Amino acid sequence: MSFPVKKFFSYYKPYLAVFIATLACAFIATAAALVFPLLVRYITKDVLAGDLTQALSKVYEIGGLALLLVVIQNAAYYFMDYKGHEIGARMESDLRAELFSHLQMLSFDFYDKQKTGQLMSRITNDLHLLSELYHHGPEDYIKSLVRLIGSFFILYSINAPLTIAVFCFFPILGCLAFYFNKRLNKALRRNKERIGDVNAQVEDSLAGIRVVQSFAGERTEMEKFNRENQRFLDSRIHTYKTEAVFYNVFETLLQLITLTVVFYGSVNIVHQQLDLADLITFLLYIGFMIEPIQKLAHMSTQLQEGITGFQRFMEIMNLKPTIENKPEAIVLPEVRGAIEFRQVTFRYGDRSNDVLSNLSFRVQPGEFIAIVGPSGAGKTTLCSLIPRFYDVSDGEVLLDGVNVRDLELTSLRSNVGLVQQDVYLFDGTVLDNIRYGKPEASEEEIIEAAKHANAHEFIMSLPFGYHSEIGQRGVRLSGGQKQRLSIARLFLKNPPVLLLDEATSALDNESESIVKESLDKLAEGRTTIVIAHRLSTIRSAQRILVLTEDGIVEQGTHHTLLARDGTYANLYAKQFEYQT
Ligand SMILES: Nc1ncnc2c1ncn2[C@@H]1O[C@H](COP(=O)(O)OP(=O)(O)OP(=O)(O)O)[C@@H](O)[C@H]1O
Repeated sequence: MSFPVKKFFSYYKPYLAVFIATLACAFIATAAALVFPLLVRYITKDVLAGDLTQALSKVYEIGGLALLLVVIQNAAYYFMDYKGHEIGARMESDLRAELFSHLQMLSFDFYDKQKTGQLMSRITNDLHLLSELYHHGPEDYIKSLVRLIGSFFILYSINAPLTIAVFCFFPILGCLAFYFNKRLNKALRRNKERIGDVNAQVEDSLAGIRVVQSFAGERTEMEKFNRENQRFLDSRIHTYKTEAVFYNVFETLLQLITLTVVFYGSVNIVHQQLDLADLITFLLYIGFMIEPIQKLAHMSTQLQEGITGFQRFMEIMNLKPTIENKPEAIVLPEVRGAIEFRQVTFRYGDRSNDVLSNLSFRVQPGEFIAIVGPSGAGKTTLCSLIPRFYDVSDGEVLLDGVNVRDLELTSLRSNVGLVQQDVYLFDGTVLDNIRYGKPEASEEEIIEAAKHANAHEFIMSLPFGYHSEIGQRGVRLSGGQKQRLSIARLFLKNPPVLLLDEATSALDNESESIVKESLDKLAEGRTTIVIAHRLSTIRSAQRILVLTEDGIVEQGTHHTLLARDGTYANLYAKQFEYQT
């Protein structure tokens, strides 16, 4: 991937004025610092070596000047430290918001492949490293350049041959930095992928901790974790080895520079081409240059880490949501709830076989239909095509006669309500969770919805009623209670189309009957498609579609299908046998 330079720099735009001010401060502070060795040289060579009666006033003058430089230097450093970090933090926050907002837009097929831990790693580690580069990078380069160029000219004016001898080392240092940069870049990228894998593993194991413990699977989880942890460790050790070689080769060369100055300078003093004050000045400036050169190594790491972070950030940002609004998407003013599948064929992205093939059926507004069929026949998939969680591979899905692909996504999805077996509740209060169905709902509306969903009573028995915290994913509630909250959410949302995907399958008989009662209430007057394994729960459906891998093989009411003695009658008989 070529590096998107323009995009990279565009993040400075909102803070350009302050950013330029911090760079100016970096320049001023470094330039002020450059003057100090010159002052030392002036004092030792000109002031103290000359007429000492005049010396004192000059020492005071230089002392005053030095003090002024100290004040200027530190005021500039203060501004740089404070504002530079502030800009970095703000840019990081902007990038994080942009990434999070983009992640919200990406379609289901992206999340089918992506690990949450990897994404967390991008949102936290990568962006932090990137912000370090954003605010420290340019500032460090300016400081280093001013030091190196300034020192070169000052030293050149003192002793040209010695200066050239010292600077001859620099191209070697440059080549070395270039070579190791490449290797470090690769190593750091691998580190990031590995820590992402560790995070993904931790996330997976902890999210499923109840399953882990119920299967006594702690050892298996430990083994999986150790494997990822070891891979991360190996990768880091490899990086440290590369870094250690790099820094130490660098260090050796730096020491060689100092030695060159000491020996070559001493020879020059013997030949009276240099005096002691000049040699001291040289050594002071060498000390001054060593920092930027040493930093060059760190800066290249910082540059590589930041660039890798940015590339990983852009990898996600460049992903286009596969499900998007068309330029002139239609907003349906009032949805009646007619659904039609017209010769729909669907296959998941990376699968070779069609899950649904050439499927056609219609559902009238307000009709209550059920879809039954063997596991894996594609019932859930079929439902997910209505709110356009996935796009059909061929054919059309229509809502009120309009292809769902032509509808504005928010308007489509706000008209379709989905209740699944696996209810997802957010960390927060009961009130917050129900309000998710209609953010602007008043407390009265929420209570009304909870009453419709048969949830009011149990909510009132919680320690803080509607203000009780339900824990992450609603762990402090029973399955039936969670389901009733999700139904209350839909009473508020009030969609004309309802999809109930195994909504009561995980519940015991008693909770099932309470939840079913509230679902029946919810379904009143809405187009409802129910997927159910327990066929006893859908006997009252106006129409039952039997979906197998050959498509819809039968349809009719419970009684007509039983009378046909076909697939449905078979499925029913099997369940009846199983239950008795
Ligand atoms: N996100 C996905 N990516 C790839 N394949 C998938 C995905 N979801 C489901 N499938 C595959 O599509 C097929 C149909 O799955 P689907 O969940 O729609 O069946 P179902 O009839 O609802 O099954 P069940 O009754 O067991 O819930 C299965 O073979 C499944 O492996």
